[in-house]
Amino acid sequence: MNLDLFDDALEPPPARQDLAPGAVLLRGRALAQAPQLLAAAEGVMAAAALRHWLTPGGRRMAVAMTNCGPLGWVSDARGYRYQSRDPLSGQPWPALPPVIAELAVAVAEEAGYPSFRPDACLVNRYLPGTPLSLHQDRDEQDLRQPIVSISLGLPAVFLFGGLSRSERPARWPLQHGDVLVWGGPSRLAFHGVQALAPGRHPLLGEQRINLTLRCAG
Ligand SMILES: O=C(O)CCC(=O)C(=O)O
Ligand SMILES: [Fe+2]
Repeated sequence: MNLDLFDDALEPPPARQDLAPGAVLLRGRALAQAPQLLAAAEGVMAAAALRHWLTPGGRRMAVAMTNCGPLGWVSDARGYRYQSRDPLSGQPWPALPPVIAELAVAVAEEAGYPSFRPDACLVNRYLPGTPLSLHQDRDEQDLRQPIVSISLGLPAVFLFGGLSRSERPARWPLQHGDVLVWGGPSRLAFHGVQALAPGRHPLLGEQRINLTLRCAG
């Protein structure tokens, strides 16, 4: 009997995993701050309600979204873009909560991006059955800045592919408190999220909230 093999099978996944050059998954990195992150996200959602953007082609996006920070990501018939005001209210987006910004900057540094300056935080809400189809994040001005993505609530399967849509993506299970960072040679990697499986999270209930921080402007 190979005891080494047996032990390996029982070990949890490593805390840090490289997905691709420039792309790192830090498991549980946001776990300790999760209640504060969630409270901050709830404040944002109370000030700028979740909504379903229309794609430029007129289709309602499955993921409900809102933003905080100086810039927010919006989509409508005119296209995808960042803007400083919430089109629903005409008001500036809620401020980026320091607990979110500070974690994102610290994690970016740990992942090899020491000068991350986030000015946009997208809040995504997934309910069971909600997918996010494969896409690139390329509406930002400075593609040298990475993306930091914090998962809260129900688990999800993140799809991380290559620089062409045709490349078959790898599947990475994401749990509450996991943080992903991608940039550098992976900055324009295609990625998405599989339809959320039904379930109930003790803190968030039947949903997954994802906070994605970027330098957009
Ligand atoms: O929810 C996620 O994990 C990914 C979100 C994402 O790719 C995006 O908002 O552009
Ligand atoms: Fe994305």
